[in-house]
Amino acid sequence: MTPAARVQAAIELLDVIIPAARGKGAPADRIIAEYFRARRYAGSKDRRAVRDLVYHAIRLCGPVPVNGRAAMLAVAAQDESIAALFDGSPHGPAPRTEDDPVAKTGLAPKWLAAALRTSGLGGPEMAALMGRAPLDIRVNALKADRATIALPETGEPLAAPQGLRFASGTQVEQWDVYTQGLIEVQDHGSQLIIEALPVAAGDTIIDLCAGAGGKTLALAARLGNAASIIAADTDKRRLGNLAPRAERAGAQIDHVLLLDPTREMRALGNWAGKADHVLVDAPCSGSGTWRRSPEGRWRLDPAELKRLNALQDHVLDIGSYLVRPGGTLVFVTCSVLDAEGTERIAAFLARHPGWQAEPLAFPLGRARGQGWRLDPFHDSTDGFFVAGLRSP
Ligand SMILES: C[S@@+](CC[C@H](N)C(=O)[O-])C[C@H]1O[C@@H](n2cnc3c(N)ncnc32)[C@H](O)[C@@H]1O
Repeated sequence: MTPAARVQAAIELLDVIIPAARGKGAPADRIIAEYFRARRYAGSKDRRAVRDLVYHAIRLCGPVPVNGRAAMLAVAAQDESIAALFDGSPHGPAPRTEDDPVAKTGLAPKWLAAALRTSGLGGPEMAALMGRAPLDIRVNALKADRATIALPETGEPLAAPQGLRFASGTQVEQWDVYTQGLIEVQDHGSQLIIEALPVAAGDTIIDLCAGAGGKTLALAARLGNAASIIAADTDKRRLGNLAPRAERAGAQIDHVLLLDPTREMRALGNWAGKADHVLVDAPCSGSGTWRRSPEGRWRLDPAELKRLNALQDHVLDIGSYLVRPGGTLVFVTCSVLDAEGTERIAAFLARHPGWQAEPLAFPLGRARGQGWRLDPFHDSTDGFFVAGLRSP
């Protein structure tokens, strides 16, 4: 592909990514993968170059651009070498005209930037949300140990006991140790959250929003398969990935429960008031993971945030029905917005008299309201809010 054809490909991709984000459709990563699956002629250098252009444009444009061309023209406005490629050459973008719209640059749509500010994020913290995330792995303590595992590259040891950091884009999925279940890809923040849970061998622990089991597997590894772990979720596709992953990792998950949304207790009834701990890794905006999916900020609007808040309150309430007297409920979101953090905990405590906030111990991060926050700027992790709650 010529450099101009790469710019045109980025425009075409952005033309799919922008409406998908607006309509809460497929993530950019999946759209890019599908685009190249249908264009086998594109070599790996072309793919990387187009992908970089697309992500550069997404990171640059805070408000949702009208189309891909407007987004790439915003890139061109800052980079003469890209501007020169709008030359009308075969397979390249048409030359720029006077009335061509150019997308606005910035961190996020105005309302969202304001919400980030009132959540205590200053300029550098906000900018770090748009940085490039490194590649963190967790050595699976059920099969290996960080001190002795042989890896194709040397990683930087992290504060989490089995965490190692590699450069962004390291293809660990191609390593034998990955296919053999000796390592998992997991952000350092997620690893620290599992380390901070007040759990012990012999406990009954429900991972209420287990998804594909990222935290469930870390929990089983931390406790050496010596706890009774129940993984539940409403998403059949995500939950379907959990069993094969657990098998590969040698993790023992006692029950995997597909929940009916709004009728969750039908499947969970046996555990009402019995769990020692419930982890609620709630659905959220993902504002703490924009380093990986920067188009996430185009997906969000005030109505969507309200919908997520209601769902977060709902899953917290379900979690509270499951915890035994004196047990703990831990609320997690991968968000730095107070609306998905400290405000949810304040609302929970108001709805559930007798429950108390329970401090959790972290080597990184800082207190935020009745909980704890990790963020890319201070902690080099994804952004997370975590809070412990103790049942009366
Ligand atoms: C942040 S993701 C979980 C990520 C997962 N714990 C991990 O570490 O990979 C939130 C999950 O909540 C699930 N969810 C949404 N509504 C739910 C509900 N009512 N009950 C249980 N899970 C729900 C979603 O399907 C999604 O998988």
